[in-house]
Amino acid sequence: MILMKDIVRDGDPVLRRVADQLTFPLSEHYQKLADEMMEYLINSQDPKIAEKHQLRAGVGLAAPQVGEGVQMASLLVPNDKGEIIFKETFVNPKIVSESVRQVCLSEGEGCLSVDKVIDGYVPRPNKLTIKYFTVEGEEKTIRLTGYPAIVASHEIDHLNGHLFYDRIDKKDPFALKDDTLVIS
Ligand SMILES: OCN(O)CCCc1ccccc1
Ligand code: NI
Repeated sequence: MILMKDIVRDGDPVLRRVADQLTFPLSEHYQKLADEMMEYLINSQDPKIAEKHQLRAGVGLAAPQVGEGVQMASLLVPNDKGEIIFKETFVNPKIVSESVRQVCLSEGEGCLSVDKVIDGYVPRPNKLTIKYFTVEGEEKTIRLTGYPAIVASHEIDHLNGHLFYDRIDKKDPFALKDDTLVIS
């Protein structure tokens, strides 16, 4: 199982590279990686398992965060009642369109690969159309809005060498375009 010791931290060059595309059928290695990344998210959202193994809760995990520079990211997004509203592993995801209107979390963002708290709004597209492959090699196109779109954008950023704080306004971390949605 993936533990915090396996999570690569900011400063490691793998987090700043564009990850390599994967080819299908996925090797055993990458199929196992997909399973383990989703297992981490499930474990990290289970208070007992997270406590036992000292896991930081995560709603997403990208392969570069475990040292694998490939285009794969798992998402496990709950609503505020703890019900899972989005569960998927993206392979070779591409954002094919995004809204001009932006959204951000009122409490900012964090990252399993960034140990320090970095304050500020992280504006992201409120609506995304994403084309990706499933682990089985099926091509899908989905539209996400709001919180699931934020998580997808955060993970796809990881696959392109970006971290959440790259999107925080350096001059005024809480600056926002006036039509930006702020959600919690
Ligand atoms: O890359 C995933 N990870 O670092 C865990 C945190 C994910 C995340 C946190 C806040 C907003 C969107 C996504
Ligand atoms: Ni992250």
